[in-house]
Amino acid sequence: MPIKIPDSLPAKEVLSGENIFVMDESQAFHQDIRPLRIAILNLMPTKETTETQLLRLVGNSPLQVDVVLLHPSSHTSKNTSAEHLKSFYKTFDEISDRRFDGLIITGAPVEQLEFEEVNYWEELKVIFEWSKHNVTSTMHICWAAQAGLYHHFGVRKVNLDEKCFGVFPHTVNQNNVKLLRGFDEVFHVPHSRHTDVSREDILANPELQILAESEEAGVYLVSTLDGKQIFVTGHSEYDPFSLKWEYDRDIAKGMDIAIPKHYYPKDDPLRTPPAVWRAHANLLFSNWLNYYVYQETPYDIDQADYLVF
Ligand SMILES: CC(=O)SCCNC(=O)CCNC(=O)[C@H](O)C(C)(C)COP(=O)(O)OP(=O)(O)OC[C@H]1O[C@@H](n2cnc3c(N)ncnc32)[C@H](O)[C@@H]1OP(=O)(O)O
Ligand SMILES: N[C@@H](CCO)C(=O)O
Repeated sequence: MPIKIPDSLPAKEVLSGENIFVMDESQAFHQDIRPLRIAILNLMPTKETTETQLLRLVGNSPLQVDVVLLHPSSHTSKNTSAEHLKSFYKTFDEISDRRFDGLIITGAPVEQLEFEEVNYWEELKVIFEWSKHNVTSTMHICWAAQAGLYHHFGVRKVNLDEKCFGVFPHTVNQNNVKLLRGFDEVFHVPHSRHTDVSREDILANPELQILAESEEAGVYLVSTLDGKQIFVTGHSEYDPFSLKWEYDRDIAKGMDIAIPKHYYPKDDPLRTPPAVWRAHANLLFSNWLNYYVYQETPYDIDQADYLVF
């Protein structure tokens, strides 16, 4: 949340220069508060785990958040019960006439398929287009980041020779970006994917900026210049043991899979991996909710006509 200080206090200039959010009295006077409306389009097979992970982060905010969970109607879920979906989820058709302050689109284990082979691709394209006019800011995670960058900007998905699997150090590329406020100069994020986004295609697009990346894991955070679309290639929301669970699963299947990098102490899968990305995950989500959603969204979102690009 911003600090409110007198318009002429000298600290205002210093803190603004340090990327601390300072709101002057005149702006604060006009600020209204209401609960935020956030939709989560959950594409993961393990929906209950992902719900919990994302809600933990979205809930770490002084703002009230009304959450609507969505699943694609064009896909029949094998790993989540129909009863769970019926009880807690809606489909896009049921909410398409509403507006949202924020939308989160999760990852999905489909990155080795062509986008067009994903059975909910046509539905997702409609949701991507709808989000441009009905959502203040959309956060795309992992495969959704690859899919969103491809759909909106033609950025290519690239096959990796070896799965990008582990917890990698990242650095920030730019100062004075609201999404990065309070970030350490080096922070850690889990990645678990067989494909990457083309850095070259992102750099060639003047509408996109790379905010953070990793020498080993590549591009991590990308945003449009106006912050309406955020693309996150890693899994900051993962639990401490998510990578262990995926590794053990693949070993049990007899797959040729390398130990997740920089995860287990001394690379020993029998030792307990420490979670070193929680602080980053909480900051990423609270910065997004505060600066890209709450501070930007119109108070009367249903009447506003300026969500349109
Ligand atoms: C790149 C990223 O975004 S990483 C995020 C993805 N990470 C994860 O999903 C981690 C957890 N998932 C898993 O461990 C595994 O997917 C499991 C254990 C749940 C299931 O694995 P398997 O039995 O090998 O595969 P299964 O045949 O059940 O299909 C797995 C999922 O792939 C997806 N999928 C596969 N083919 C398609 C397709 N053509 N179109 C759309 N989705 C597909 C579905 O989501 C499916 O699960 P769902 O029907 O419950 O939604
Ligand atoms: N995170 C995924 C990558 C494959 O989509 C997994 O290992 O299940």
